Amino acid sequence: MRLAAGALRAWRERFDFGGRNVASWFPGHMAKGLRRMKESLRKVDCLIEVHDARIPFSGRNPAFQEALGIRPHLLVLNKMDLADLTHKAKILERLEQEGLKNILFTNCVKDENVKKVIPLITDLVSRSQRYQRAENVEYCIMVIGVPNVGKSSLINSMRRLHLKKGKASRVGSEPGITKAVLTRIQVSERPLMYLLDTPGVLAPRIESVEAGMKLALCGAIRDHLVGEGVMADYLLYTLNKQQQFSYVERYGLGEPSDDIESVLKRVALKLGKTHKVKVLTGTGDVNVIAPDYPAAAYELLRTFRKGELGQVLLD
Ligand SMILES: Nc1nc2c(ncn2[C@@H]2O[C@H](COP(=O)(O)OP(=O)(O)OP(=O)(O)O)[C@@H](O)[C@H]2O)c(=O)[nH]1
Repeated sequence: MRLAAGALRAWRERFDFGGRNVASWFPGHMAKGLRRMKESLRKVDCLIEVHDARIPFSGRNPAFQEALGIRPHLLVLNKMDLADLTHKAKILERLEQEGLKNILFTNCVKDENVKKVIPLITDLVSRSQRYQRAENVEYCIMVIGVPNVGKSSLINSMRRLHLKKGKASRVGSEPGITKAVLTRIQVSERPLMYLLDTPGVLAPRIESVEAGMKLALCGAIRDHLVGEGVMADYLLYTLNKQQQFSYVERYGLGEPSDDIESVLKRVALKLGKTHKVKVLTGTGDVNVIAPDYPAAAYELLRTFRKGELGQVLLD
């Protein structure tokens, strides 16, 4: 199987891992957000770190461990509906080796497993405190994570389940929706619990090119910073590697392919994503119908993110 060498090279060219280009994906609001989060730690009983279940090992921000690691910590691996969890036991084993013991898989759109969050939190907090908490004392929990993993969705899901209330936190398919820092939102009456929503914060240095590509596929980095074509190429490489061939039938390809151009051409023609271009011939200009490659790449990414190309584990 072809390695996505083109995609990886293009990714490298777009991002400078030496640091010159960092500002484009570590914007000012992230640095400010992390600072504010550190300042508010005193008031916080526990941290919920939300991450994408499709990338349980990569892309987590090491700054969270360094800066915020002094509080009890629950790792919520969200979007479990999109992840291939066939080898869940192995995932948990490896995370435990990395020192992560409190882990919960959730789907915040369908409220799956979200009811387990409060008992886990209260247990963690009571185990971490030497003195007995008075019953009426409120809990203040900080929700952290890289962009677009579902931090706001978790808060909204808890409010639905425990308060029968609607959205308090804005949700969006684009990263960077939550920019207002540390909004305090009630999620439960008994026990009285507030969650602090925080802006998604990426690590200023992403550990590897592939980790960056995985974050981008999961929507943690804005598409235009990486380029839809490059991401589509990496997605195709991943789907083929995992023998996840549902794209073949969906787009009428006949057989799996590792040639992104021909796949995107097929997608574009199948979905009518074409445009007229003028071609200069010996007898003058001729209008021809050409595939709209960027539109086809966007379509492939959108379909993948909705889970319509099957469940995957990118790590
Ligand atoms: N399939 C699926 N989609 C989810 C789940 N949780 C959240 N989403 C979607 O993921 C996208 C991002 O959700 P948000 O809750 O806005 O994520 P966030 O982490 O608060 O994002 P930032 O504000 O950018 O940091 C939205 O389109 C949600 O509908 C889930 O469990 N499954």
